[in-house]
Amino acid sequence: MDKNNERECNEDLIRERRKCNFNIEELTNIVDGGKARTARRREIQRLLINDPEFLDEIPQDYMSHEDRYSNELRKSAHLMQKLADQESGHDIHQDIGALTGILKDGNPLMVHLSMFIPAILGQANSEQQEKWLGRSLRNEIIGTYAQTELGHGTFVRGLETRATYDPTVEEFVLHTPTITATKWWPGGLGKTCNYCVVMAQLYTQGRCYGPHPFIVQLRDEETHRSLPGITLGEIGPRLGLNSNDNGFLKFENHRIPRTNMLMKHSQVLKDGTYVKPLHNKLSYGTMMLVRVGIVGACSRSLQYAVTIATRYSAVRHQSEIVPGQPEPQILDYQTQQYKVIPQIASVFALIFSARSLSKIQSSVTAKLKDGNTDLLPELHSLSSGLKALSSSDASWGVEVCRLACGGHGYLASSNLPRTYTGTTCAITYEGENTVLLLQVARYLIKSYRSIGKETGASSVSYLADQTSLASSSSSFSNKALVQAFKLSALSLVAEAEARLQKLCDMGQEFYHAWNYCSVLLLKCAEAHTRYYICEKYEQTVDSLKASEGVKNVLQSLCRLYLIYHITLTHGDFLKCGALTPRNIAVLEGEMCDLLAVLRPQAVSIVDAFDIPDELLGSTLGCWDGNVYQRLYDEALKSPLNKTDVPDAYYKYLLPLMKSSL
Ligand SMILES: CC(C)(COP(=O)(O)OP(=O)(O)OC[C@H]1O[C@@H](n2cnc3c(N)ncnc32)[C@H](O)[C@@H]1OP(=O)(O)O)[C@@H](O)C(=O)NCCC(=O)NCCSC(=O)/C=C/CCCCCCCCCCCCC(=O)O
Ligand SMILES: Cc1cc2nc3c(=O)[nH]c(=O)nc-3n(C[C@H](O)[C@H](O)[C@H](O)COP(=O)(O)OP(=O)(O)OC[C@H]3O[C@@H](n4cnc5c(N)ncnc54)[C@H](O)[C@@H]3O)c2cc1C
Repeated sequence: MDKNNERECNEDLIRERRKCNFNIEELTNIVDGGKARTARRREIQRLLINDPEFLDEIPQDYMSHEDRYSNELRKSAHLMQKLADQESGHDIHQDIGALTGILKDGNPLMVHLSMFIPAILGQANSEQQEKWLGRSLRNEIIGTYAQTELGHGTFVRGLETRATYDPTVEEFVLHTPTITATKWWPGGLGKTCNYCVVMAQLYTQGRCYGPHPFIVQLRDEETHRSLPGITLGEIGPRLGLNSNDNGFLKFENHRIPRTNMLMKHSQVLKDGTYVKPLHNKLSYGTMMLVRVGIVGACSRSLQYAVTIATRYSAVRHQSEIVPGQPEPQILDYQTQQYKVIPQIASVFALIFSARSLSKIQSSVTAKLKDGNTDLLPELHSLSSGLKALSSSDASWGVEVCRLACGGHGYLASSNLPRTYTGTTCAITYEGENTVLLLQVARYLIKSYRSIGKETGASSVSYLADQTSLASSSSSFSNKALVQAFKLSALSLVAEAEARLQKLCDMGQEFYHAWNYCSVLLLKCAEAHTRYYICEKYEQTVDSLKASEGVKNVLQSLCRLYLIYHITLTHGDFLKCGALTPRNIAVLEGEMCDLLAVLRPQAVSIVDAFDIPDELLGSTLGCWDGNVYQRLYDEALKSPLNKTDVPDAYYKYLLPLMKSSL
């Protein structure tokens, strides 16, 4: 699509784009993280969208379960080959976001890239990396991360798969003792992978040392047949991600060499002696790493959904605002703006938080190399909180965008249903959100109780700021609003801690008191993480060196985000005295003003996300706004339209209709 050729474009969209009062390319660079990154992303995307190998013969929704898997595997393999062949040598792990949309409904190599390789990098020692890293990067072996079992996903300590060390032959014996110990869910495990990292309970010298990672060959490298002692299969259709061949795995006393235990952090020596790690949760590192990645991935899903909903809202006309006048664009309804524009604001909130989190991750990783684990709990808490809020915000945001498109949003060809199912799974995988938020709460209560002790953890340093409990600001700058979030979080933590203490003082065991307060604790964790997101948003926009136009747009989006979230949880702000009922009413009014200010820029802002039509894959969201023709053309692809009268008519309907004769 030639974006300079207005003649092919829907007139509403042309008018919307003419209202733009900022430099779109500059905003695109901010979204990508710099000019160079924009150029790189575009280069990769150009490479992909011009390649006919990525086209589907028929829309995926008409394919069988098997064909869908096979089609996405074909494209995934081609993608890997293509990226490997490029002379510029793209680092797929750096540029994974650029690939969003090229593969549909998941891809069978996703966990190989996002967990198996990272597990080798983070958990294997240098000899082990020598043996497996190069081979996995070159895709000579394909792996997955097999942790979850039928009986346990959340509670990692409860895993039942055993790895028992036999010093006589220097081997581990992997065994699945019960049905509930069957590995269940790992992506690509069903039919694609020939290796995996298995999390199993380590037994040596008669003691259990908890879950540890082991690398295990599952299938013969020549025939791809599963090895003796190993039972493998696929778990069947799911809500979404149906191309991932999520699988099951059972071991029957399957032996692997001692050196297949990933030994970067803890070791089992030849005689069976266990050498413990610097920190006992280092074996959970792969999950933490992926949680960081999920925040960026969620911002991307939301970009896709909100691009579709915003463009469609500009093209779609319905009903009337002024009686007797032409039907307005649905984007002119304030209620429609309230659905769509806060989701645009949310995209930037997630992008800036993801960047801040990934910086913290890099510094923690650097410290870990020097044996310093001090900031691991801080990273665990932040990555858990941000993974939880980004996945729930993005899932809700995508769903709101779908609802904003009325009936057409329900059609597969809008690409909103698949965007939703591909996003909502992140609420569950890589740590179910409630459980992760309770981990954040645990960290908050612990930090609150150790006020005065220097921990170096900056995300919770505000808990010591008792003065702010008394002094609510009366000004309404963005900074002041962020202070209100801080006050609300601090006050919830103080309330939860006091409630816990009271129950304990009344004689309850701490763990019962914890469970009894867990709804409030969840709120603490959400409020704390929301405060973190708001603070990063405000700081990033405030310190941004950008043109006036771009800065104004981002300031308004940031302010909208802050006010929107205050209004959603206003009870917490009132309860702690951070804001008065009058303040809330004024802010609600201002939110409507902001919607009106941002309304004329909405299409241009989503244009700045710069998602090519080929990747957006939506009849409703295409650049030219030619929505109705596309909807009609897509409908014609339904196999039911191959004939005027379907066979099923003769088989079932005709006999029914004639039965009463
Ligand atoms: C943490 C648990 C819930 C509990 O663990 P447990 O061992 O029982 O803990 P406790 O004994 O209770 O102790 C708690 C203490 O331990 C500390 N702790 C816990 N975890 C850590 C950690 N990781 N680091 C440091 N410290 C930790 C905690 O703070 C407590 O400390 P203290 O005692 O208070 O001092 C645990 O059971 C758990 O983690 N459960 C969740 C299980 C889970 O997450 N499973 C995941 C399985 S794998 C999976 O789901 C895979 C899915 C497919 C993913 C595909 C990903 C695709 C997206 C990729 C993104 C790509 C990037 C694109 C980027 C772009 O687009 O831009
Ligand atoms: C699409 C998809 C892909 C996946 N890919 C992989 C993969 O590649 N590899 C892999 O190993 N796994 C994978 N998983 C599994 C995933 O990690 C687990 O499903 C997830 O960790 C949740 O665990 P669970 O299923 O045991 O849920 P459960 O823990 O049984 O959750 C059920 C309910 O119990 C609640 N609950 C549980 N514990 C607590 C608690 N302590 N406090 C309060 N509430 C609690 C939860 O909040 C939830 O409401 C995948 C899952 C999905 C959906």
